Amino acid sequence: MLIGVPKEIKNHEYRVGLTPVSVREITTHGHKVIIETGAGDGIGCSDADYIAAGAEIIGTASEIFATAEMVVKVKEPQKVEYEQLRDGQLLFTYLHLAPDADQTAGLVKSGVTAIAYETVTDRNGGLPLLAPMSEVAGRMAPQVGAAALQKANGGRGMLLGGVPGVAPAKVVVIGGGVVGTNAARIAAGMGADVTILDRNIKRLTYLDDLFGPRIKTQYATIDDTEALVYEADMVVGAVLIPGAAAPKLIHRDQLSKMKPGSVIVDVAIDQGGCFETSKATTHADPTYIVDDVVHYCVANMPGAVARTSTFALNNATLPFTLALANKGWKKACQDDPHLAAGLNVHAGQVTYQAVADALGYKHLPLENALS
Ligand SMILES: NC(=O)C1=CN([C@@H]2O[C@H](COP(=O)(O)OP(=O)(O)OC[C@H]3O[C@@H](n4cnc5c(N)ncnc54)[C@H](O)[C@@H]3O)[C@@H](O)[C@H]2O)C=CC1
Ligand SMILES: CC(=O)C(=O)O
Ligand SMILES: [Mg+2]
Repeated sequence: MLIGVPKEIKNHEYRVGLTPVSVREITTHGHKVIIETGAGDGIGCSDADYIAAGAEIIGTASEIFATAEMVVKVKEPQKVEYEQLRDGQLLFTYLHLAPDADQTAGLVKSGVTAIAYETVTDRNGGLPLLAPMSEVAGRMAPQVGAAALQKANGGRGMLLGGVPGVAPAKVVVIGGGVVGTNAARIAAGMGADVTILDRNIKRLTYLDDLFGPRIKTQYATIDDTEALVYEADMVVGAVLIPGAAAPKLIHRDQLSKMKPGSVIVDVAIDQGGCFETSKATTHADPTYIVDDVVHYCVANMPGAVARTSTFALNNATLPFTLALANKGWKKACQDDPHLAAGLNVHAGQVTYQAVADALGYKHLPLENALS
């Protein structure tokens, strides 16, 4: 199969779909890989590294979109990219379609077969291709939130861990999945007073066992979510209903009840965010203030630590990329229902129920797409 990797073009996005290590594995299986020149610059991998791994370097993204049978990326295709996708081509990347009507319409119009990293599943009910980036974004959340808490950045002027004689900041994490667990771990490590809210009691039990008395857990009723958010110095939004738009848990009229200078890090922004006032921002301009509350809503947080992120992502995607290349998407998905769960769009139809529901498309059942 001819596999193409364009350079990412989203704001400050330096990750790349395939590392040279992955290229070597894929070419060893007899496939051809074409990489846009400079695609690996942001992770410290040169064109020469890719050539040594067996890839061919191509001058422009348009040549890659025109010829590749499978396009492997990191971020959802931007307009100029999805306009170049075509019928019969396979796209393997993050998509986050439910909150993104334009991209969904673009993919549907293109005829492409699109498999989204974030809805591929595993046998334990996890999301193995989202998890590595959730680990990164979760660990980054207290870091970026700590910076936003500084006075010059609009924050309350608080140190997360406090100092002897002065209490630490209160960090509330809504959603105790992969992002939430990693955010709690780093926030607690920085000395903050951390509470995690979730609606899954088994998850709260696991977190209680994992962290012991270093953090508090709370069942996420409307009442308790509200009360903890009003008391917080920093809130991390980390909920997910797979494939669906994030539920709005804190509304516009509640914001003024939060402490002035408190900080929201809405990691769930790639699925639309769990605060009504969240709107996606970029690494170039990551924060804005509403009602004296600083909002950090960067939808591609792991792009900031592109090297760590790309290697972590490739560790998880490589077996699936190989299966798709070796078998073709249909056979690979017929053989592996967890990979099939990643299919979001095929030949002009939406194949993922939560995306169809969110955006008003007729849903093409998976078994029809795979027959
Ligand atoms: N902004 C960025 O750069 C990145 C964003 N993300 C996003 O972060 C979000 C979280 O991802 P993961 O932690 O991997 O998901 P996950 O599935 O591991 O965890 C989500 C948790 O939210 C809980 N939850 C669902 N509804 C809830 C509610 N109403 N109240 C409280 N808890 C609730 C679930 O029980 C689950 O434990 C996703 O939207 C993901 O796409 C992930 C990586 C990077
Ligand atoms: C998951 C995601 O949105 C990211 O890694 O950018
Ligand atoms: Mg700003």
